[in-house]
Amino acid sequence: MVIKVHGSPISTATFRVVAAVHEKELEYEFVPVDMKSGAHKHPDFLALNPFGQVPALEDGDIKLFESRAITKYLAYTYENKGTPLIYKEGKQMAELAVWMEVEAHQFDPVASKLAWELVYKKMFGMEADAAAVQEHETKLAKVLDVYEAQLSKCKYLAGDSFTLADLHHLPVMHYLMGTQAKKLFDERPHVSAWSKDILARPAWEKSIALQKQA
Ligand SMILES: N[C@@H](CCC(=O)N[C@@H](CS)C(=O)NCC(=O)O)C(=O)O
Repeated sequence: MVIKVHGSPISTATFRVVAAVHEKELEYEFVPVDMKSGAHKHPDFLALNPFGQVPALEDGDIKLFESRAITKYLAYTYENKGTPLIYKEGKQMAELAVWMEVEAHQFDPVASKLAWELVYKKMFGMEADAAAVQEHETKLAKVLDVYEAQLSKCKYLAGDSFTLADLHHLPVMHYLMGTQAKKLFDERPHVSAWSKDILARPAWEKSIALQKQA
């Protein structure tokens, strides 16, 4: 049975999963969830994610929600397909775990607030709040200073291979690259090279193509 990814084309969490499916070169069906009509709060969808948020994944009998849990499931279950995305050796795995936590708890909260101000508000015909933009740009700059130091030691966040720690950044970073916040990435040479490298991955380009056509 083909994997089903339930989600929305404008959802960054959905596209974290889509990026992983493409990196693993898996066949899948994208099942659009119409968030405008509240389909994510409908009992049918709540059976997949009781919190009423996209994405959700079905793989045979397996039903999962939480984008980062889904990407880990895909990486472990389909370890022999596509890009490995994880390490097995203890020390490397620990480093990967650290940088996945950094993305989820340091980068994403700040970057997602900026994406809300600079991308989503425009999409919904709302004005960005200049003070909130400045506050979150300052916070993101501090996070990216740490990334700059890390990326001066290795090509990717958790070592010399592209892993889930890098992949998890793609959807929000993609949105921010179309905004004034791009400068925060461009100003830091190692962060700039890293962001260009991972955004140019063929699996991510395929994900974006899906986003445009959905
Ligand atoms: N931690 C969750 C976050 C999911 C999430 O916030 N999804 C958003 C779209 S990106 C959503 O469904 N929002 C609608 C809502 O919260 O009602 C994950 O990574 O899957």
